[in-house]
Amino acid sequence: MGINDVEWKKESEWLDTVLKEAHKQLDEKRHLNDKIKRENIETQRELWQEVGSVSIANELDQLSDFMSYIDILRWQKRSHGFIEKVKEKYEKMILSPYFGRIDFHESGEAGAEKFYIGISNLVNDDYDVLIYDWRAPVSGMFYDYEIGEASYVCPEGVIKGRLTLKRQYKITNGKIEYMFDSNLKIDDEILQEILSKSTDDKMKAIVTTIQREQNKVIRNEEFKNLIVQGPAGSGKTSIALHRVAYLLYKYREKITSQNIVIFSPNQIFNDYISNVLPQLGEDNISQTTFKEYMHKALGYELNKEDYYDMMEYILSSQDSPAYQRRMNSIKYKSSMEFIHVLKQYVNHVQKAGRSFDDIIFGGKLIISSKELRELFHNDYIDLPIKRRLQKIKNRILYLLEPYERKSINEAAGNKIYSVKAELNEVYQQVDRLTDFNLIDLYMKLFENLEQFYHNVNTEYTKEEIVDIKSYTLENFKYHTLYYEDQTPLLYLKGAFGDLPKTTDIKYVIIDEAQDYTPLQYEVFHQLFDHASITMLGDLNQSINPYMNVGDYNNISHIFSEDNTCIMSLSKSYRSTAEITRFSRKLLNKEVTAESVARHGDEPIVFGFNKEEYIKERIHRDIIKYKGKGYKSIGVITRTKKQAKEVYDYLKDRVEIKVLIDDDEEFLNDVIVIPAYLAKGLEFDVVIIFNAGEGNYNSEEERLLLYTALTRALHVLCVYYSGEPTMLLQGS
Ligand SMILES: Nc1ncnc2c1ncn2[C@@H]1O[C@H](COP(=O)(O)OP(=O)(O)OP(=O)(O)O)[C@@H](O)[C@H]1O
Repeated sequence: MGINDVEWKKESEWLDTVLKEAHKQLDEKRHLNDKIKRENIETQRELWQEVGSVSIANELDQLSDFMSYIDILRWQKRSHGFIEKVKEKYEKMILSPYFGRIDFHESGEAGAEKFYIGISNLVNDDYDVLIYDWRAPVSGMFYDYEIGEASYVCPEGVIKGRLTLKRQYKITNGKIEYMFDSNLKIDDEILQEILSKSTDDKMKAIVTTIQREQNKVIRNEEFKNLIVQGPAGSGKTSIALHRVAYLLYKYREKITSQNIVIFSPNQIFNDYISNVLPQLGEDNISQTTFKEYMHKALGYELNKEDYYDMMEYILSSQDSPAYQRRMNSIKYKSSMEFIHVLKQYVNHVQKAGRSFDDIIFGGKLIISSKELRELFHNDYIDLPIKRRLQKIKNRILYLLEPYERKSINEAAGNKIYSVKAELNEVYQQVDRLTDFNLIDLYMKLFENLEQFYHNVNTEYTKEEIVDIKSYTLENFKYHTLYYEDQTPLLYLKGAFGDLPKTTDIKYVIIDEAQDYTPLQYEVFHQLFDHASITMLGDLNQSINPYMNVGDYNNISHIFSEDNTCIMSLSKSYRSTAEITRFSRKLLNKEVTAESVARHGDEPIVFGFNKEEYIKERIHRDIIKYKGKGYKSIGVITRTKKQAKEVYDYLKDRVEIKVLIDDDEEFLNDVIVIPAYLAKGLEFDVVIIFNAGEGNYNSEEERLLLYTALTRALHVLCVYYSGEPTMLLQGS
């Protein structure tokens, strides 16, 4: 709807008012910071004068003076940092103070009130709110309603009324570029304009165009846990980050970025999303990967296989003689059945008897075996075994201490050596008695695997179980710790009470939730039982055929119905309608999701006689698409090995990088990357390297290929040599 001159004038005047206020507050902050800086220099000068005159005689007095200076300096540094951040907020505000406005006529009131919505609040000295933060309760209506009846929930209750106007602005460098009224949902025009651009950076904030279904997830707080299923490109990662920003705003008195953790697939992805929270004026939160967490928790001394090395093995070692045995072992260790077995085993170990000896030192009984048994089997029985043993150890050392002191004090000359030797023996005995060896415990489970099958329905034959058992035991002797054994070990460690507490974490976000096994969710539960967990994923994008959640029913015993809400998203934003349609066919099933009506060319599917010819074509394509102005081009291969090959061919011909390690920085450029590392990322142009039958030849890789195709925003080229993979037959 057009906006007349009178309205334009009013809007320009309002913008002036807002900018004046923002400038004024920015100046105040600048002055304040200058003042703190001056004070800081003064404090440092005084400090060095004091320190310069330190003398031995009055050292202690001066030390305390010195410490108080240090406290002041620390305080000044903190204030300076804090004000710097507020300053940045105003600097951004001056460029683009708001992006939306709603006029809301509250029931029972005389007229409508205007609410301008931006990245952060602006309040003047009279407490008039000139701009409302997008996360404020009233701002929710901007995303949730069209013109007409509307309501919002605030601490006072539900406020009802009517929206009489909804206006959107594009303000850059403090000037209104355009504005328009939208009677319907946040207008597709703006959305289309945003989506049709070439990606020029890492992931961006979407605060101006959050859609209603996305807003529901961002603000959902009815349930402790939230599971969000949404198709490729439906904004799950974006939502996850905006939800974090929302929680940080809503609970700003209670939580900080330190209380939230996000689990993401790898460091490349962490880097890719690292701009969003700062764009929203928030500190980045701690981002970790399951692998990283597990690595720390299991200890660096164990030689552990990397997740992506396992992926590479699964995809490229079909010809290895042990391949099938390993696949069976991976499947088994990721199964629900194995969780039941592990639980029975934990129960067994917790209850199992343990023998204790009398502890004697210097001929005195420190504690009897009977008392130790009593502590272990009765007094501490409710504690997990590791904690019980720790407590017993502490108890023995506590009882031993007075005798130890006395004997050392009384011993003279050579006798001291014999006392120390005896003490040493006692310490060793205590260590033996309270020993807890995780690897041994895991080995014992496999040695006696059949024993833990009471009431467990098995999908495996006796022979298969025997084989998995011997395979596992053999590998433990000769190899590094395979990835599939790491989560079970971590689970046991947690169940036996040997993982550190994480009670300061109040919110956990798990992105790409489809790629965690039910056992990994058991570990999340052990670790973050007290926290609120948001899981976002797409079951159609499981990159690993054997290690995934399978179905959210598999974790319903952990995240029960009464405290977990499952929400679905229906719309995709990333790809053009043509690319979305093409990639959905690969799924071989009905997907009801819509996509934003943004159009582009049909995907190109083209066959070559030889793989070499694909590489030549990719070379020409890179030049062509760069020439057309596309910034990011992702050549996606099936394996790391292929990524290296393609890179080796192209590296001297065009500007190109290869991403094959999961701890690299994200590059928004021309890159070659294996599909399993590309999940979660996006590129203007995606070129699939060899979707030939000889490459993608198993049904199990359908979802991996789907994940690769759905990374494309504007252009998708699928090249193959020989015959195309049967996976593409529907496309
Ligand atoms: N409401 C929105 N307004 C503008 N852009 C959006 C919106 N929602 C999503 N997008 C854009 O769509 C793209 C896909 O978003 P995102 O990566 O968050 O989706 P996803 O569901 O996590 O994808 P995938 O599961 O395929 O990895 C991004 O470029 C994002 O900026």
